[in-house]
Amino acid sequence: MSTTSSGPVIDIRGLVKDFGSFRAVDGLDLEVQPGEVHGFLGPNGAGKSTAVRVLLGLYRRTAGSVSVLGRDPGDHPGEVTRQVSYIPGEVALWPNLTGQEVLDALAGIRGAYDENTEKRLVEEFALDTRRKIRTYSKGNRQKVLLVAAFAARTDLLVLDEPTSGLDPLMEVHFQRCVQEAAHQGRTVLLSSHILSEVEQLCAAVTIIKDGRLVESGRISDMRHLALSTVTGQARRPAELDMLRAGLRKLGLQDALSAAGAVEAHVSGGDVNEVLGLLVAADAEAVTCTPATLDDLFLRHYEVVAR
Ligand SMILES: Nc1ncnc2c1ncn2[C@@H]1O[C@H](COP(=O)(O)OP(=O)(O)OP(=O)(O)O)[C@@H](O)[C@H]1O
Repeated sequence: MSTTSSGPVIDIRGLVKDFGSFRAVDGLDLEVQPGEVHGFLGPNGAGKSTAVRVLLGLYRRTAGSVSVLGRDPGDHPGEVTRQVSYIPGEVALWPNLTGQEVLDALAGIRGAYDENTEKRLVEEFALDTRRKIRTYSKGNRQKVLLVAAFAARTDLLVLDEPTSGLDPLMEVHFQRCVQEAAHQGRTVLLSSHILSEVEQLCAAVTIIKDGRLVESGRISDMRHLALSTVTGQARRPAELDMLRAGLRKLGLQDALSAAGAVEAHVSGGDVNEVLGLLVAADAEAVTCTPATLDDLFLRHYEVVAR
C-alpha cells in the first residue's frame, strides 16, 4: 500500500464549518503524516466528528482548505470514500442484511479488500456473520465495521470513537489491528475518549476544543512539558533556610510552607534541581510523581474550558 503523495496524508488548514449561525469548527488546522497513528481528542461537542465528516467529503466546508491523500474531498468525494476506511461514531447498518452481506457491500464500496484478512478478523472478533444485522448488539455492529475497515486495502483509516461498544477483550483485538495497520504503513486518525487507548496507540495527537486547535504534537514532547510533583519535608530550621533560598532561586518560593513542607509542580530539568535541593537539605518523605497523560490531557481540556 502506498500513499498518493509524499506530503501529509491529511492536511487541514483554517477549516471553518458553520451549521446555520452556529460555528462548530472554527479555523482548525490538522496535519497527519504518512504512516502515523494520530489521536484526535477533545471534550464532547469540540467538533471532532464534524471535522472528520468534512475531511471525508460528507459535509461541505464553510471556509479553509482540506487535502486527504493529496485530494480535496469536496471535489472528489467518491475517490475519498473508496480510499479511506471510515468508522463513524454512530453505527447504522442495513438491518435486513446478514453480517456477511454487509461486509460484501462495504468491500464493494471500497473496491479492494483482503479476503483472508476479513476471514481472520471475523474469527478474532468472534462475529457470527450469518445473522441479520437487526439481531446484532451495538458491539457486534461495531465489529462488522471494524472488520470491513481493516480488511479493505485502503491507505487511510479514519476511526471515530471506534471502540465505544466493545468489551475489553475485543478492545485488545482492536489495538492489535491498529498496530498491524501501522506496521503495513497505513495512516490512522483515531478519535477517542479513551485516553489509555490513545496513549497506547498514538505517537502524535491533536487536541481541539470549541472547534479550535488547543495543542498538536508528539505525545513524548507533551509528556516532557507535563508537570511532575516533587514533595518533601524539612526537618531542622537550618535546612529550612537552605531550602527557602534554593527554591527562591528557582522561582518556586510558594512551594514551601511555613512548617517546612515542600510541594513543587515542575517540568523537565527543574525536577532534578528540586530533588537535589531536598536531598542536600536532608529532607524526609521525599517523593517525585511524574504527570500521567491523563493529567496532561485533562489539564488541556480544562484550561480552554475557562
Ligand atoms: N448537523 C448539525 N447541525 C447543527 N449542529 C451540529 C450538527 N452536527 C454537530 N453540531 C454541533 O456542532 C458541535 C460539534 O459537534 P461534533 O459532533 O463535531 O463534536 P465531537 O467533538 O465529535 O463531540 P463528541 O465527542 O461528543 O462526539 C456540537 O455543538 C454539535 O451540537
